[in-house]
Amino acid sequence: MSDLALEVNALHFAYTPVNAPKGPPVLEDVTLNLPKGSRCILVGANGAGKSTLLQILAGKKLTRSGAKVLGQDVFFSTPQGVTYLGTEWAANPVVRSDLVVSHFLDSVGGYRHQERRDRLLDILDVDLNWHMHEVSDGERRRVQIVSGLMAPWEVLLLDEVTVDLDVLVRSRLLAFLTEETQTRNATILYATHIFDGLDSFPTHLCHIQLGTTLPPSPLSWPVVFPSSDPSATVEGVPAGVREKMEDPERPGSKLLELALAWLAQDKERRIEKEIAVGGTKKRGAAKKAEGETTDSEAFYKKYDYNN
Ligand SMILES: Nc1ncnc2c1ncn2[C@@H]1O[C@H](COP(=O)(O)OP(=O)(O)OP(=O)(O)O)[C@@H](O)[C@H]1O
Repeated sequence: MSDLALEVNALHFAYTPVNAPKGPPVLEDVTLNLPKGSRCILVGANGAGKSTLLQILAGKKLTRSGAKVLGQDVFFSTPQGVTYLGTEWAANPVVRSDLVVSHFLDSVGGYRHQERRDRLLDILDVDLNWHMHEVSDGERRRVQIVSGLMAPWEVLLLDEVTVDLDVLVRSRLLAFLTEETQTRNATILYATHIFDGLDSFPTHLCHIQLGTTLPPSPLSWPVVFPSSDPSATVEGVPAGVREKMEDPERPGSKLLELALAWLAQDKERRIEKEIAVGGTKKRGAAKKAEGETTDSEAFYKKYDYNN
């Protein structure tokens, strides 16, 4: 039995519109091998392919890539014990109808996992008497998370579902998820754009740039630098970022410093790609084509990242 919860090697994917030829690749050469019990944050710009990757692993999009979850090829079937929570759930008219939360949770099996359900109701601060059409977006999200996490899972695929939680609920949820991985050896892959308050959560990071994972994938977190020499860095951490991460005066988290550097690089690569295919209409690409400094280059310089 493999100790890997996720096995993704050289995965490619392109969307195929109805009655049209296959589109350009959205994922190319994606590699992510994640041990059981790990908590991996997926980092990448808007449009990088994070949701697409999570949906492939959840069996919601099919590709013959050989990607395995819990040892099983997801092209053929998604194994038991995989839970996917994405943002599209909240748009479903059923979860916006006059439905009492206790009935909704029972309809998705809450009565079978009463102890876990009650603990999650407390952590997510959800009232069983709420009516789904009368709650706020964040409260509705909290109900979704309770409903998704009640049954014990082995792999949790989280796509941005924590963005509308208040900070107390988010922090209690992250503590619960950490406990789940430590006590049950469960595994989490989590795409988010909010990096503050997250430094102690992940065991690994995965940087996805324009549909491709950059090595090492995953990068172990927290990063252990090879020596106390400030110029010593590790593969995957751009030069100059270590200093930012170790600066006690930095405004945000260490993870935020690394994510800012990665996303600035992503933007540069995107502009280079746009120029290569002659797409100079976009502001950054047009500037770069004319030899001017782009906004992200200026950002990069300001933060002294040596690309
Ligand atoms: N149904 C679709 N048909 C065609 N292309 C799509 C479809 N859904 C997404 N894409 C394209 O696939 C690429 C990756 O999208 P995806 O939603 O996976 O990115 P993401 O990293 O999750 O972005 P975000 O951070 O904005 O949520 C984007 O270029 C997007 O335009």
